[in-house]
Order: sequence, then C-alpha cells, then structure tokens
Amino acid sequence: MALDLGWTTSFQPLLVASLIVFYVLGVGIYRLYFSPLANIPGPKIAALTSWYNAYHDLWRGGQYVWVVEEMHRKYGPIVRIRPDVVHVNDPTFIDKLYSQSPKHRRERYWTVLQTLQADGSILATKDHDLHRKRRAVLNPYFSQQNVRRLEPVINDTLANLFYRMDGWAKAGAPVRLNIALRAATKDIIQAYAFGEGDKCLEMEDCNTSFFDITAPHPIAHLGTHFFWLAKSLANMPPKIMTALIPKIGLFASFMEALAAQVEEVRRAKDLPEGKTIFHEIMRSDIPESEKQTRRLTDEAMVIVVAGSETTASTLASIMYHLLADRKLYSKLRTELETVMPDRYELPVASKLDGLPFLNALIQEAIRLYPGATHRQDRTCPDEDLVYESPNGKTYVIPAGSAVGMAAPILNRNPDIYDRPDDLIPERYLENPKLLKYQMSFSKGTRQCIGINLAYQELQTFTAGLVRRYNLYDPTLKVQNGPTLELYQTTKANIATYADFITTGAGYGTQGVRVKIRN
Ligand code: HEM
Repeated sequence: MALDLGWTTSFQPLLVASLIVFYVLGVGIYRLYFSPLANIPGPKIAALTSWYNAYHDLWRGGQYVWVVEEMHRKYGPIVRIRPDVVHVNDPTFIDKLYSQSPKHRRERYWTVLQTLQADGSILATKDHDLHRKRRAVLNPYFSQQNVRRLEPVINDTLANLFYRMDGWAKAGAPVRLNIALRAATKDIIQAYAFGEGDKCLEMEDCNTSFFDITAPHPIAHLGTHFFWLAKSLANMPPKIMTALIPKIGLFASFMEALAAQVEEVRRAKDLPEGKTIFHEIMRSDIPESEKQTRRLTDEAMVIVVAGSETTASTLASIMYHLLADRKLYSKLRTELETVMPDRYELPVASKLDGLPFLNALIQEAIRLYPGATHRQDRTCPDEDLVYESPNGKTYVIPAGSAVGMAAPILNRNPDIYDRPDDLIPERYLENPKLLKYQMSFSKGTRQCIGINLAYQELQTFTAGLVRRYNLYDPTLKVQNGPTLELYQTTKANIATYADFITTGAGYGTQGVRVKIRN
C-alpha cells in the first residue's frame, strides 16, 4: 500500500524541485569551498561543473585544450580545469607525475580510460598491477632490438608506397599524403600483430573508407562525457549501428573483422615462435582469462589504431615542412646522401640512427605535432603529490585526485622553448637536454609502448622519400629525377586545430596533398 503523507499533488513537484536545487547548491558549495582541490587556482566555472569541459570538447569540437592553455596564461602553471582534475604546465613536474618507478603506482583516470570502448586493452586498464602484467607480455615486441628485426617489413612497405607513387605520378592527380601514410603505417602494424593479410597499400583507394572512420573526430570525446551512450553504441550490432550512424557502424564492422583474426590465431594448432605479436601472446603463459577473444580484440584494436594514425600524421607534417622549405629539404638531403649514395636504395635503419639533423627534425616534428593530443590524466592512489610553483607557493594534490598534462600545451611551453610555434630542428642539436621534456609519447610506466616503432617508421619513411624525390623546381625545364610538390597545402592544413584524442586538423582540410612527377 502506498504511503499517504497527506501532501497535495501540487506540493510534491515543488518538494522534488527544492531537493534538486538544494542538492545542486550543496554540490556547488562543496566543489568551490570544501573540495581538497578548492585551493588550486582556476576559473570558478571549471571548478563548479564538468559540463564546461564537455561543452568545449563536444559542442565546440576539441577546443578545451586551448581553453586550458589560456587558463595557464591567466592563473599560472597549476590550474583546476574540472571539479575533479588539475592540469600542470610545468615540465619540471613531469618526472614526479609520470614516475618511471614501477613502485610508484600511477593509474590513468577515467577521463582517459573511457575514451576508447576497449576495456581489455592496456590503454584502458586502470589497475596498476594488471596494467603491468598486460604490458609485460607486449613489451618484448616493442623493444628497440625487436623493432629492428621488423626492418624488412618496414622497407617492403616503403617499397610498396613507392610503387603506388609511381602509379599516381603517371595518373597525374594530386595525392592525399596523409591517407597514403596511414595506409603504410597500418600495413606495418597489422603485419606485426597478425602476419600477412590484406594490405591497404594494395587496395585501389588505400582503404580510404577505413581511414575516414578512424580519422580524428569530435566523437572521440563522447566516451569521456557520455560514457553510457558511447558504451551502448559500441555494443549495438554493427548492422543496426551502420544504419543509425554509419561512421560508428563501420568501426563496429572493423572490430568484428579483428575479432575474427584473433579467433583464427586462438584456434591455430601450430603457433610458431616469433611469428607475430598475437601468436606470441597465445604462446605465453598468461592466464587463460587474458587470452579470451574479447580482451585480445580490444588489445588488437588499440595497437592497430594507435599504431597508424599517430605516426602517419606526424610524418605528413614532416613532409609538409620539408616540401614548403627548400633550404630545409636540401639540408636533410645532403645529410642523407652520406649514408644513401644511391637515391633508389632503401634506407638501412642502423645508418639513420647516426644522422643528427634527420633525428633532430623528427624530434622537433614530434614536439610540434604530437600525434596524441589528449590530456594524460593520472591518479596516484598511494601518495599526495606536492607541486612547488616557481613563485614559491606549494600545492598538495591529495592521493587519488586526478592531475594531467597535455602534450600540445607542455611541448609549447615558452619557458622551455624559444619561438615554441616554429619548427626549429636545431634546438635539439644545440640542447639535447630538451628531450627530457618531450611529452608526445607521455612518460613513465604508461608511456607509449610503440615509441621505438614510431621512431623507426619516421626515420625510414622520411629518409626514403627525401632521398628518392627532389623538390620540384619550376625554374628547371627538365627535372633531375622524380619530384614532389605541395598541392594547395599550407601550414593551416597540418596545424593542430583541435584535440580529438588524435590531432584534429581544421574542418574540411584534406591534409597534405602532393603532386608527384616521375
Ligand atoms: C608518433 C606516434 C605516436 C604517438 C605520438 C603516440 C602517443 C602515445 C601516448 C601519448 C600514449 C599515452 C596515452 C596516455 O597515457 O593517456 C600512448 C600509449 C600507447 N601507444 Fe602510442 N603513440 C604513437 C605511436 C604508437 C605506435 C606506432 C604504437 C604501436 C603499437 C602505439 C601504441 C600505443 C599503446 C598500446 C599505448 C598504451 C600503452 C600503455 O598503456 O602502457 N603508439 N601513445
């Protein structure tokens, strides 16, 4: 029997509304004055509600990173950017926050964990110990030594790219370099993860439709701000999803295909040693629960997606700068000639390691064009973090609170980098210590696992392309060999316009386009 308190029906909605108002006021007062983060400087609106963050990420399309940068200009190196998150723009704090020591537990905060609907992957693993176990299985394949063994695969992929470029040159139409480079990086990581299979570079359109669905997009923030919605969408059958939102539906189909590949490896009777990453995972003695198709499909998705878009976008930015600046091009070209006398030979990775200008250029491009633009939010469950501001003030970030740093902000900190918005490779030659402030791959125990692979791809593809092609010279009647020329591409086409977890370029941009002549 319902409880009759004798209230009139018109009084009940009023009571509910008053309770809501009191609750909201209570939460607001707590967040502003009593939260353990209440003493951290920052705008009141950001301390009051995370809708402020959601508005700039979802409505304005990945703009919160720049809002946070502006907050730092106003409030100093430490700011409270959400009711529950602090951001620090001070490179001297990197080592403390992103500790290298496995004894210091550092866990990703849900603002990062929820972006990908991939609970089984290391990227989305919160718990420190489980993350260590999962990462330990993958670590050997991404060591510098093992990545070196991948040299033939990387060079074969470069050769495939050259073959396609010859064809595009004959066809005469401008080429979207970003797509061609995504195809190349995906072919490499896919081969490493699963072995021979369909290659994007062998497809007529270089698998453009796949790259259109994984291309940077504001929807990447949906999981952070509307987790339940993103989760339900991810769990819908691909056919229904494709009918509703084709972009997400196609992604679900991609996940289905990955699951089939994982299943194939799981069922293989013969698991030859060292064949691929996933063959080795199946051979390893990790618990059976860690070898389930669902978990491994999540792992595979993160490895394939994180391993293609990021490196390809940095590579496209390098190529833009080289093709836009004749002096830069010839400086690199001269250095490359010392180890690659024949323009048609493929690079030897070990020789590229010793080229100072090539490596400085790559570092500088990674700094200025980080392939992953999101805030690397962490919590430290066991210890308070103490931040000492340059003005002498000390702030305590209590254990369990979230604190992050974002590469697009840190990497352009004017206290560390002179003319931070300009590409100046020489800064790394003059001051190699700058390397320790490089945040593009993150730092510490959760640093990017693909860092060695990314470097080797960046070295090989930059060297191979620049050594083989001349920069087109309109003053010459006859070019001296095959050439590249930018086509309707300016710096605006590569600028980091937004944070879509990966680099968000300006709306409508086609990235770097080139004309190739044989
Ligand atoms: C220029 C290229 C790349 C950039 C800028 C980049 C950046 C990053 C960053 C910043 C993180 C840390 C994310 C966080 O803590 O919130 C990360 C993690 C990760 N990256 Fe990369 N990445 C690149 C290339 C690659 C490649 C080639 C792979 C290939 C497998 C890869 C696989 C991963 C994985 C699996 C993680 C999760 C690591 C963990 O949780 O322990 N990345 N990456």
